[in-house]
Amino acid sequence: MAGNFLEMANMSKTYPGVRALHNVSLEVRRGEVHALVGENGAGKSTLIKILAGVIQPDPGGELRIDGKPIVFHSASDAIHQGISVNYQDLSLFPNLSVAENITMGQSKLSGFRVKWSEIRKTAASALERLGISLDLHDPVENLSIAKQQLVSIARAIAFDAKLIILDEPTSSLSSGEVEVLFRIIRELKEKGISILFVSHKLDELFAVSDRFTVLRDGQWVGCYEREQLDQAKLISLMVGRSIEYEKLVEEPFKTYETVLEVSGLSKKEISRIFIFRSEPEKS
Ligand SMILES: Nc1ncnc2c1ncn2[C@@H]1O[C@H](COP(=O)(O)OP(=O)(O)OP(=O)(O)O)[C@@H](O)[C@H]1O
Repeated sequence: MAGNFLEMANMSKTYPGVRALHNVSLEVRRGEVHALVGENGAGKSTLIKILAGVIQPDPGGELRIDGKPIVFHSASDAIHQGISVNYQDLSLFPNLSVAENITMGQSKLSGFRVKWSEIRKTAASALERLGISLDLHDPVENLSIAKQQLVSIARAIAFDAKLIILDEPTSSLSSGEVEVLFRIIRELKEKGISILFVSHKLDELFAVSDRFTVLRDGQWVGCYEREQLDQAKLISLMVGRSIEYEKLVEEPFKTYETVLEVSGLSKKEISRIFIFRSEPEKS
């Protein structure tokens, strides 16, 4: 199980007038949860699209799967190499059933006659591997976003994915649903499946990730074990300068009068908001 599933080196992508990626590297081990982080515009989506086979990189970069050099010409090339991307919108067919969504695109299950019993068997087996139970006949539009997320992951499993890329997977989930997703991520990891986890939520990244690759302005900043980082260090790597969190929060608090303070808003990551007068009060 040890070793890299995926290796990317010197990968670049230029759009007219924009260098979205420049000589970027990425290594994902088998059975690893790997966080891909960077500020908006750092190049994360571009890198994901290259891995998904939906855009072609500039010449000169190298991609290896299981040690073998490979070039993706299309999305199906990536899927056949075991790479599955779960985009934020989940790309499901809302009016089709759970079973149909999980098996969509598996040509062996359709043809002159749709093989319904095979479709249900394949879908049930994918859900069983994830340890979740859903009604195979339910149209996915009847499911919560969290359950739709699981259908999308089950589809990756049905395609025998070796690397599942989760793009902001928790953006519409409650904290309880995030915990279910994390349990599944850990179970996938136990089975040797790799996860590339893209999120802006640093606490969640620290909760599940083994390593972090940091991008900044389309450039590779580094790859770090979780133990090498804390949130402040990660932020400074992402933005390229050190952010003195205590100074940002505490100094104005000492100097200026608070005119509004909000506590305990329902979004988990917002714990306190302060609004200060623009000038200190004269005593
Ligand atoms: N199709 C495109 N045409 C031109 N420029 C693009 C295109 N796609 C992305 N870019 C540019 O490439 C750079 C990297 O964008 P990308 O979307 O990969 O960043 P990101 O890290 O995913 O950001 P975000 O977190 O906001 O999604 C940005 O400057 C972006 O404007």
